[in-house]
Amino acid sequence: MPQFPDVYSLNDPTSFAYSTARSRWPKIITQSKQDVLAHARKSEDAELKKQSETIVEGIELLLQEIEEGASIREFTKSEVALIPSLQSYNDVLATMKEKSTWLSGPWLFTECYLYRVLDLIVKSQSKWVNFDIFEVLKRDTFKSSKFGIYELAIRYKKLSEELKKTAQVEIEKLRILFEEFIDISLWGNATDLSLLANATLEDIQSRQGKEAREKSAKNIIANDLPEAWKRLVAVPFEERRIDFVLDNAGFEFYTDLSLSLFLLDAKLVKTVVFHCKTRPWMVSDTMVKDYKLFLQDMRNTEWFPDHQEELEYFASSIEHYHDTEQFQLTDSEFWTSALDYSCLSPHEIKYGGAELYKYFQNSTVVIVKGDLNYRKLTGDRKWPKTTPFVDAIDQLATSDIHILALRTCKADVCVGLPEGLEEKLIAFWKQQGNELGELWCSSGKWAVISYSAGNTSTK
Ligand SMILES: O=P(O)(O)OC[C@H]1O[C@](O)(CO)[C@@H](O)[C@@H]1O
Ligand SMILES: [Mg+2]
Ligand SMILES: [Mn+2]
Repeated sequence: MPQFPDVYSLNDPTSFAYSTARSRWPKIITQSKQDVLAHARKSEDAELKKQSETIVEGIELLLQEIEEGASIREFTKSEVALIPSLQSYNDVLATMKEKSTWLSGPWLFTECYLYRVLDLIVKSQSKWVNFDIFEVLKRDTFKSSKFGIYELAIRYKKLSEELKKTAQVEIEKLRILFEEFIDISLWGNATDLSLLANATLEDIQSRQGKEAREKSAKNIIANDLPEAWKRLVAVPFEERRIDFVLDNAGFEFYTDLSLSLFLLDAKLVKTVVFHCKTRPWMVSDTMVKDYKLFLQDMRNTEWFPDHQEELEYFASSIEHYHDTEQFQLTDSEFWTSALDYSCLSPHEIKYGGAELYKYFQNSTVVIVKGDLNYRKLTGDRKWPKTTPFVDAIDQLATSDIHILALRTCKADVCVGLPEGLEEKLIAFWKQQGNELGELWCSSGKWAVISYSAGNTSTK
C-alpha cells in the first residue's frame, strides 16, 4: 500500500496554489459579480433586481474574506437545508485537524468550497435559482473559437461520410483515427476559462486546431492510450459503453462530442454517456442545459457565418444519436461535492458515489477529462512524479472500473512520468525565463494520458 503524501496547500509559495488564491480567484469572482450586475440591468423584474443587490453584497464579502485570509466556516443548518450536498463540505471540515483559511487551507478542498459558496450566494435568491453565473463567459469564449470550430466540423463531416460509405473499415485504420480524436479531445482541455484570467483570446485560439496539436504531440509526457484501445476492442460490441466525466463546456465539449461521434459512426461503441455538473463549477464546466445551448450556438449564423453545412451536419448527427439514446447526458451531485474520487466507492452512500461506482463498473472505459477531475482522481497530493498512476488513485485501482484520464497539466500534481523527466522540465521552464521551474506543470503546455484497468493485482 503506498504512503499518502500531503495535499497541496494554499500557503506554499512554490505551488500554483499560491497565485491561484491571491490573484486568479479574485479576478474570477470580480468577473462573476459583473455578470450578475449585467443580468440584473437587462431584466425588467423589480424583485430580481432587488435580489441582485444581496448577491453582489455576498460576492463582495466573499472577495474580502479571501483577500484577508479569513477562516473557512461550516455551512449553516439552513444553508444545508436549502442545498443538502453542502453537508459534504461540513463532513470534511469536521475531519481537519487545523482550522482552515482562504489563504492557508488545502488547495483542492478550498477551491471546491469557493465555487459552492458562490453558488449558494446566488441560489439563496429565489429569482436567481436557475441563473448560471458563468454562462455568458462560456458562450462568449465558444463564439471566439470560430476557426477551431470550423476546422473540426469540416474534418468530422468528411470522415463521417467516408465511414458511412465503407462497409468494413480496417481495424488498424480505426485505431489511428481513435488516436486522432483522443488527441483532439485531450487538447480541447487546454482552453479552460478558469485560466482565462491569465490568457488572451489570441492565446486561446493558438491552442486550438490541428497545427497546434501537431506541435504539442511531444508534450504528451505519459501515454497509456494503447491499453485503453486494447480494452475497448476486447469488449463485445453490444456491451460497449463509453462514459465521459466531462470537464468544460464550449470548445472542449465540442471536441468531446467529436470523439463520441467518431466512436458511434465507426461502430466502435454502442453507447456514449456524458456526466455533467449539477451547478456552475470552476467557471467553465458543463451542465446538462449547456448541451441545448451548444446546439443553438452552433446554428447561430451570426456567430458562425461560414461552413454552415458542416456545422449543421455536426449538430444534427449528435441530435440523431441523442434521439436514439445512443448518446445520453446525465448529472450527479457527487461531482461538485467535497469528496475526491477515491470516494467513488460502495461505501459512499450520501452523495451519489456508490451509485456511480456501480454504474461505472459496467462501463467499457470511463474517460475522465481535464485538470480538476485529475486532481480529484489523485487526491491533489504531493506524489513523486514517477509514482505509477494506479498507485495514486487509491481504491479506484482495484475497483474494476477502467479509467482513462485525458488531462492537460494546469496544477502541481502529476504522476506516471519516466525517471529523470521532471528534472529536465524544471530546468527547461527556468531557462524559458520563469522564476519557478516547478510551475511547468501548471502551464497547460504539457499533458498526460493515464489508464487504470481497475485491477492492479492482475496487471
Ligand atoms: O477545466 P480544468 O481542466 O479542470 O481546469 C480547471 C482547473 O485548473 C485550475 O485552474 C488549476 O489551477 C483549477 O482552477 C482547476 O483545477
Ligand atoms: Mg486518492
Ligand atoms: Mn473545468
